[in-house]
Amino acid sequence: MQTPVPDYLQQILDECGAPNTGATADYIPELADADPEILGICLATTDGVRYDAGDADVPVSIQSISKPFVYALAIAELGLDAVLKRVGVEPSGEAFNELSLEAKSGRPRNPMINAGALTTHALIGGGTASVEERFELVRRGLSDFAGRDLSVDEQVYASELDTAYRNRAIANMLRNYDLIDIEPEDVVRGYTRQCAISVTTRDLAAMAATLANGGVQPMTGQRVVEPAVVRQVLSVMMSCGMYDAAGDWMTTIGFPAKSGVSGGILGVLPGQIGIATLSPRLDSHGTSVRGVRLCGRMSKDMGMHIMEPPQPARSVVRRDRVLRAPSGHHVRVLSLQGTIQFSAAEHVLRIVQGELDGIQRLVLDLRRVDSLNDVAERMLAELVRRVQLDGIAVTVLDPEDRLPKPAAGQPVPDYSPDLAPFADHKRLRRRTAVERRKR
Ligand SMILES: NC(=O)CC[C@H](N)C(=O)O
Repeated sequence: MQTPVPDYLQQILDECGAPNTGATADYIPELADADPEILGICLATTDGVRYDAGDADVPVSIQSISKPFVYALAIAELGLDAVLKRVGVEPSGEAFNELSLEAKSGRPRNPMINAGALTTHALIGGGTASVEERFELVRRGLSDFAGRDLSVDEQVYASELDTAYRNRAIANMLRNYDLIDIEPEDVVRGYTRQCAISVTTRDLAAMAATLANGGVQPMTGQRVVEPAVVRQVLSVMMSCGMYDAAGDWMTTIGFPAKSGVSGGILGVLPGQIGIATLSPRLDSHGTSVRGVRLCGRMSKDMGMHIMEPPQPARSVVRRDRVLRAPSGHHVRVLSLQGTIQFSAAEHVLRIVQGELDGIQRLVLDLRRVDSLNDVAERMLAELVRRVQLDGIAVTVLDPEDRLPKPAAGQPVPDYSPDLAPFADHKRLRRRTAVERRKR
């Protein structure tokens, strides 16, 4: 058996390839001359597998797709608060290269437009790095996301720098308002070099997968940034990544994404996959025409809109039974399973609440639980606390120590690695409400 994923990718390339409308970026001579027929796609899983079709190995300059990653590096280096002082997080509703600042705060509106991206670039290296050192930090950071050493397309760099009048204007504006502390020309040079870093569609998918994977590069296993940084970056990509087409993108395609004028689109399905497409002809927003078509198609075929979350796969309650101990005590054993977040934890609290009459001990079995998020941890710990305050003993089966230990002065439950202490208990015929409902 061969997985059908590559066949599917080839099929959508065939079906979404025509018509090849739009135009290559004309304000950067080297991009204007790009081969307009290039068409590539790649999906990368969070466990390090990549599927591709078409021209997924053709290198292009990364352009604006570098922006979310340099934003991530800046937050990792300086902390979010320091970055927020210089760059906002509001969608601009404007073109990527607009000469504008937020009226109230005077900051660039977000890190995805050029004004914000030039500012973000200037933050790297803490204001003391040279142009070369700053660029090297950026290059190494992007390489970590990609899982391989990336280099610069010197021709694209020279070509864009030659004509970077608009970015020079933006950088001068930023310097005038003290949003950057270094020479505007140095920032333009570093940022333009950043945009000229050469990547393939496969690289972009790997970079996207690192974001999908909470900041750990799936192929190298390296933690590149913390989950909180990824959350910030994906949120800004979601609201601002598509510039003045962000609302249209969000409603129709529905996963955080970033486009670049060399024709790439990078998308992230948090927790699942990284997505990348490449086709150089652009629409009026500077976004790849066929890339939008491909992303729309994938979103529809594979249910990738993040506002359409999957139903929880199975009930959080794996088993719920009442046993009678040789002493005559009644023990309720509640075995949980799966991924527990707020709604599943709420369900557990609710079913316990109604069903503790005549019970002397609650056994909370967490051995088959895959993961508990923060809120679920706190809610289940609170359940354990309250049940004990009601005079019912609690045993927790939590060999991986996921449940927070009680605070000082609070009742402490018993801990057991397994159900052995309850082995001699006889199952009572009495069923709990949950089991009655399940039948
Ligand atoms: N949208 C883009 O990809 C723009 C990046 C390009 N280097 C610029 O600054 O104009």
